Amino acid sequence: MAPSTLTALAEEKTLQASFVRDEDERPKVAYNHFSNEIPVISVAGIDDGGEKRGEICDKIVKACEEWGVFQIVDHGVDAKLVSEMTTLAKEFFALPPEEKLRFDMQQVVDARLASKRILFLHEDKARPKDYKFSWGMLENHLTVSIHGRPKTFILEERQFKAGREIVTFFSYPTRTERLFKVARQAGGMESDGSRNTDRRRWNLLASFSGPDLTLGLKRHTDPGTITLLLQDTVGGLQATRDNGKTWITVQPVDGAFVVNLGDHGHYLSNGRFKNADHQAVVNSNSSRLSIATFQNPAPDAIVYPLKIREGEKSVLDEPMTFAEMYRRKMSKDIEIAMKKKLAKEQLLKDLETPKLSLKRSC
Ligand SMILES: O=C(O)CCC(=O)C(=O)O
Ligand SMILES: [Fe+2]
Repeated sequence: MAPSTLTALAEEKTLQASFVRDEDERPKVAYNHFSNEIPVISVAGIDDGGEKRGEICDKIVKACEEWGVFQIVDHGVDAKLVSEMTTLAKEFFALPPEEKLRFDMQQVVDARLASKRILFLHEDKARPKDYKFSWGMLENHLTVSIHGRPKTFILEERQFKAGREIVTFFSYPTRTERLFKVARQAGGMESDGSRNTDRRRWNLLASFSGPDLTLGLKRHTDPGTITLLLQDTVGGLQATRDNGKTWITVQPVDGAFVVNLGDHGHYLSNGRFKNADHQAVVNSNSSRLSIATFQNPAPDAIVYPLKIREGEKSVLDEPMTFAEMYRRKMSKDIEIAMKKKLAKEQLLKDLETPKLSLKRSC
């Protein structure tokens, strides 16, 4: 029988089949086999101008070109605020299950209209599902998914207020925007003036501990311009730059934010900046908390390279809106998943079909 509480879900000893990944998708490197390949950049003095700024810019551009991932320290974000936010996130995840699981998906449709104080567990439609509990916020809507089960609930006043505060703090646009601006300017790219800060999505993610047959968050690139990510000390964020052949685990650094370039950032730079190809893995010892904020352009912002260097071709055939870019990304993902599923089914069929032995008649 399906467990009825979050605690029970988290304590399940055997992994349900719907979370088991194909062998080629399973982690190749351990969650705690850390690499120091991802640069940790101190941004102290980035606004001072002069030589110091130049040095920081060069490091950021190099990191964007090589990995599309880097970490920043000395960013000036109050450590107390960050720690309060983490505490609040943990408090939230520790809420009694009954409180969380009060509403079903249908009810939230109406409730959303009546109140903004809503969390909903959205169903992970993809198979296999990610082994995680996530709490996200898009504008005023918060989304949660626990092991891919669709559930909804409404926040208490206090939780909502606190949640709102940290969301406002964390997704404060200038933090991410400024970083991308630095990379853009240092890379000699003029701004296209497109509204770049319209939508901010905020994602709070707790991966349960689990075997490495599953993933906390499957391999992907973020669609937006830039993502700021706070991870705890457990480890589990992994990146690849050779299309999944080899992976590295990003070393958790106290007080650092991980910065990921997204697809929009990749296109704006005409592919010069990599869109970070990443995933989050789980482990059998402890669960892990990460908090991400995504800087996305407005849906109607036009996506096209800001600068095409001599001898280069545009990575995009035509300008398109961010909404269209996102739609194409999603359909491509679905197409890949479908192809994979069909190939798997075909393989199973082939294995089941008895081999005809060719008898030679002489
Ligand atoms: O949990 C992590 O470290 C990664 C989160 C992430 O990639 C995302 O939310 O898009
Ligand atoms: Fe991501």
